[in-house]
Amino acid sequence: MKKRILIVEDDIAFGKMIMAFLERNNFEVSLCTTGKEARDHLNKNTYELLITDLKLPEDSGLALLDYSKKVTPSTQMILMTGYADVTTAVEAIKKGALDYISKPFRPEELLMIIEQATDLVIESSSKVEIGQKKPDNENNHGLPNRELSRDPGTFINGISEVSKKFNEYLKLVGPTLMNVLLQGESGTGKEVAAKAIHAYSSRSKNNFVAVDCGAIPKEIAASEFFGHVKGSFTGAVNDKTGHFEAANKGTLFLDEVGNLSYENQIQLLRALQERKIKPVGSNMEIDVDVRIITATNEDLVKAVALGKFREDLYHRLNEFSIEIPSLRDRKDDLFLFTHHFLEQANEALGKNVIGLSKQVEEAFKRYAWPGNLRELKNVIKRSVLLTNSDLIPLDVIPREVLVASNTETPVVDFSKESNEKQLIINALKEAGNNKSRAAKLLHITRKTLYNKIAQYQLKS
Ligand SMILES: Nc1ncnc2c1ncn2[C@@H]1O[C@H](COP(=O)(O)OP(=O)(O)OP(=O)(O)O)[C@@H](O)[C@H]1O
Repeated sequence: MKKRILIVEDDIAFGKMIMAFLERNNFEVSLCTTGKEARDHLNKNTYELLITDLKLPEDSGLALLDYSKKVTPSTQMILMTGYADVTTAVEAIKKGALDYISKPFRPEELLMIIEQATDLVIESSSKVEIGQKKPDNENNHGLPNRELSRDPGTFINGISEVSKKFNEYLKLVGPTLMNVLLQGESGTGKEVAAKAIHAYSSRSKNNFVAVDCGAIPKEIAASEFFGHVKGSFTGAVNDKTGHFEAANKGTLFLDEVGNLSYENQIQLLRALQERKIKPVGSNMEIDVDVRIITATNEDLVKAVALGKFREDLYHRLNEFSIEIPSLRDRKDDLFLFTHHFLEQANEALGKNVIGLSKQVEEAFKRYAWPGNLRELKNVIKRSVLLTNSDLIPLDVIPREVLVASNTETPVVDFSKESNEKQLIINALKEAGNNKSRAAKLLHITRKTLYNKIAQYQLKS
């Protein structure tokens, strides 16, 4: 049965956007705009999860959390807040919220929190150790390390040949004004690549605005892109700045651009051609100077051929295209990313897991990682949470990783030593034998690198 979620959000457009996204991710979602309406819903229905904004008209999200806890204690709660102050968040956690999320956020971030929260719910009923993390939480004001669990934005270059080429493209195209189309499977790092391009450009001091086109219902897309004036349609209770204006002089990243309706494609094309936008309900045109980076995991050429995607828009967006390698195609980077995500997970969860057990390493090497870096990151985070020893054991690894690993035979010999040795050789080569740079590339200290050089008897 689908899990039921109640969203309480007075910004209707935003609420609908999250609603549409969560529905596409197989949840049954109800949306309320006031605390009163939400209380009625909580009285009459059963929800697995309540997601409420902190600021509600003549009401507060915290009061609603209190109410929900009383009338429906089994409903989990997440607070959305534009005011990411620790006090409010602590207050929310004290009231029993699983977590909080600071606005603005992308629907995927919310989904990740929901998935993590759901994991916690399942695990805490069957495994006691998860509840024993209190001392670490205390250091963080009782918060489940939300700020740390946010992606700190570290970009791992990778040392495989495909990664080198990919990174070279990012650096080359970054400083130009070209619109870039990023193509790659889900979870390969398209958004991270878009951010890197922005960082390499002269626009880096201005905004990078990311928009998930797949999450925007077509009726409100114009208002999302170009903004609206108060009263221009039911629910437009305030003036709203659109993404184009927010990204002025910066970069606008349009994820899943292939999902835009034909009508929205026309509106987008017009804005790109004229470099002007008109908020919904306004007569005033606003000049905008925006660099567009788009991403898709579908074949846009095919979509053009099928008449689903406008050819003129495709050419405008695709002044330069970059294919992001799948994790399968950059297996030399697997343990570099593993190490990076392990450190992130340790930090976010207040743990100190050192690495993978030998069996897990083998399983990781054999698995095809269809969900790419996102899947790797999630698997590691979940495993770190469940690990109570130095090394991640096989029994905390999700079944699908193990099942698939058992059926496939390894193509390359990636025994730990030979793999590690090769990684070090590659990194030293990449760094022109500069040990500090190589250590940085490998995410290890210089001392560890010197030890490894001695261990593998490499020429220093
Ligand atoms: N080069 C990198 N260095 C560090 N982390 C990375 C890198 N590339 C991707 N990641 C991490 O992998 C995860 C997936 O990346 P991202 O969200 O950019 O993928 P995506 O291709 O945009 O996904 P989707 O297709 O689902 O939109 C993120 O958590 C991101 O932080």
